[in-house]
Amino acid sequence: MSLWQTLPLPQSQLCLSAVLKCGQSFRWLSVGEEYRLCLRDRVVCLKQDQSNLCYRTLLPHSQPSLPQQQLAEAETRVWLEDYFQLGVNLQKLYADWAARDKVFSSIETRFAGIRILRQDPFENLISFICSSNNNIARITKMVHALCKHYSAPLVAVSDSSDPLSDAQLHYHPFPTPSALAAPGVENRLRTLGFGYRAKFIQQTAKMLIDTHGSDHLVEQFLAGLRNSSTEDARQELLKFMGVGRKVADCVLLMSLDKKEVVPVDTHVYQIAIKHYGLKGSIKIKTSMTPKLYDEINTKLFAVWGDYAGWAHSVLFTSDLKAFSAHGIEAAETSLPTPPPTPSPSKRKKIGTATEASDGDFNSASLPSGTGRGKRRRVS
Ligand SMILES: Nc1nc2[nH]c(O)nc2c(=O)[nH]1
Repeated sequence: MSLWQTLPLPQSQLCLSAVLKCGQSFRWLSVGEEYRLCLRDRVVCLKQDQSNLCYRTLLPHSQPSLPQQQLAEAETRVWLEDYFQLGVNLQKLYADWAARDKVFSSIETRFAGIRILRQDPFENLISFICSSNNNIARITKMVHALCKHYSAPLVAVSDSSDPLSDAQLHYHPFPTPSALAAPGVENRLRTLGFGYRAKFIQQTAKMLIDTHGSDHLVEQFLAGLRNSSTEDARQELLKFMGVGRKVADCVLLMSLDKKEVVPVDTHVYQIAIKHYGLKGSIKIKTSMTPKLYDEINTKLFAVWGDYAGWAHSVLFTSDLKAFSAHGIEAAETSLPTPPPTPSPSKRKKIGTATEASDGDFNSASLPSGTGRGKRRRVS
């Protein structure tokens, strides 16, 4: 039986309800007061109170021994410290940004605890290929569909202690590159409603496998980009199909340690006009050119400094409809929660979802790549 473990951590350092639902990762499930994520060999469960982050680990054995469970909890703790980058003092960053920036200081108390995740780079890359002209609710559905259709469930995850248990604990990890590179993936994803993104996902996975040879080597290659310069890593990402500047920048920031990178999309563009003196109109649709993208980046980097990408995420979250009205607390009750494993008869095509959600991302950003590094202007 897995018992809750406690890690002392104030909500000003980490606010789960914002960080896990603000468009960085799309795979965390809300189950009652918990958030759950399936990794390759376990399900990590989290909850928090004012001063503690609580975690527990569900293992795919019906009865793990006590030493097995204890080892798993110790590993989960190491993973959490890495994933949430807990070595970074967020309160100190907030104080620094507030001192530099009046706009930031006017929202900081309502949007405390928003930090950048350090995600698995392959999952991050594929998720953001799905994000092209899309919104959080639909990206979330797509990412869950990828998991359901292209990775085997961790069956019989034991959770007998849990009154919320729905007995059908079939959690799927994120698919491997080889699973998504297989022939036939594109067509199947199209029937599942992925549209043009179907080809980008299959081609990107295939390119990674063709170049590096195995899932393990792909993982090594992508994680190795953490040691490259920001520009070198960006150029590598831009080679993939479906990856334009905005998608590449999200991956640089959210899984490759490039903390200064500010991905520019409609939200960020409008924030830059409204609050940071960028010339332009939020009413008139403007095409996003590389020059404009760089101009916005330079401006925001000058305001926020080395951790500009982290600061942008606070502003980005405050601009999302689900959060904007009254801050994080109001949003907690209104965010969409995707079902873990919808039955086939109830499954809707992803592309036809009509629920209220934020405007599509990427629509004011650089276009997705249409081949190896090829880029166009978009209007
Ligand atoms: N600029 C940003 N764009 C995003 N899209 C998405 O899904 N998340 C983000 C984000 O944090 N910043």
